[in-house]
Amino acid sequence: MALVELRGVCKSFRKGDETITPLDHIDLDIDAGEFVSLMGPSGTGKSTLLNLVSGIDRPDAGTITVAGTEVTKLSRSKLADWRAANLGYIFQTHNLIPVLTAYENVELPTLLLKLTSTERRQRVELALEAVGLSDRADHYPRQLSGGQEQRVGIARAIVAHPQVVVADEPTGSLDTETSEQVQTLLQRLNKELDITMLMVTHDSDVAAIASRQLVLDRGKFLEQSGTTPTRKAEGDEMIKQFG
Ligand SMILES: Nc1ncnc2c1ncn2[C@@H]1O[C@H](COP(=O)(O)OP(=O)(O)OP(=O)(O)O)[C@@H](O)[C@H]1O
Repeated sequence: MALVELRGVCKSFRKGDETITPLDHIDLDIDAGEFVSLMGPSGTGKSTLLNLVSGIDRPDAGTITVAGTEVTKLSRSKLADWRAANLGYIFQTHNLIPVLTAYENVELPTLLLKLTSTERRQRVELALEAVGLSDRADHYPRQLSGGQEQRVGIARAIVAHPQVVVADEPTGSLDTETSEQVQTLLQRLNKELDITMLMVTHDSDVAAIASRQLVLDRGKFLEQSGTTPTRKAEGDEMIKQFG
């Protein structure tokens, strides 16, 4: 069984008198360890798909199974616990809480996990280390660069050691150089920490870092062929002993 499995997934939205159906009987399999990128025209349902896989939203029909759990069957409260333990979400604009430090932002999702305070501190320190920001733990978001803020957002997404991370335009608001650093980091999380990735992007160069490239167009997935360039790693000391 695939790590992420979608079967017959449908999702519609009502806009006034109109019904929009971005996802109409979608099937998708993502195996453990894959890095899948998802491109496609605006409004085809890419973000909707990420929200369904992460259990933020529910499909109108169909089933979604992630790491053996049928998330479409979970109650709202169980879903919140499941998400905190199993799934990381990276946003385009990191969504950090401005009055919390980098450490406290990364710590937030762990508050939903049953951990001792020592385990919690170790998780947060390890996640910050994995993104190369141990020395910025006490900084507030306004004291960080855009790329550093995004790396804190990535640390927050991996702090629970999820098997799956979904990313919605993770490089969309970054300059070229910072974008490349974040791409390197995502590739390393996938290869070195074995995190399965599903990433939405509008940038074909960013999509090319994935091991499988999909395009969602008019409710259908098309496979794109392409090579997977490995971006040169900047700090080899970054991802160590995580997991
Ligand atoms: N909560 C909602 N209520 C109403 N309509 C919605 C909602 N969420 C998404 N939609 C609509 O569903 C369609 C798919 O939206 P979605 O954001 O998933 O597309 P997308 O492929 O991610 O687009 P983009 O590339 O522009 O980010 C759009 O027409 C959007 O307006």
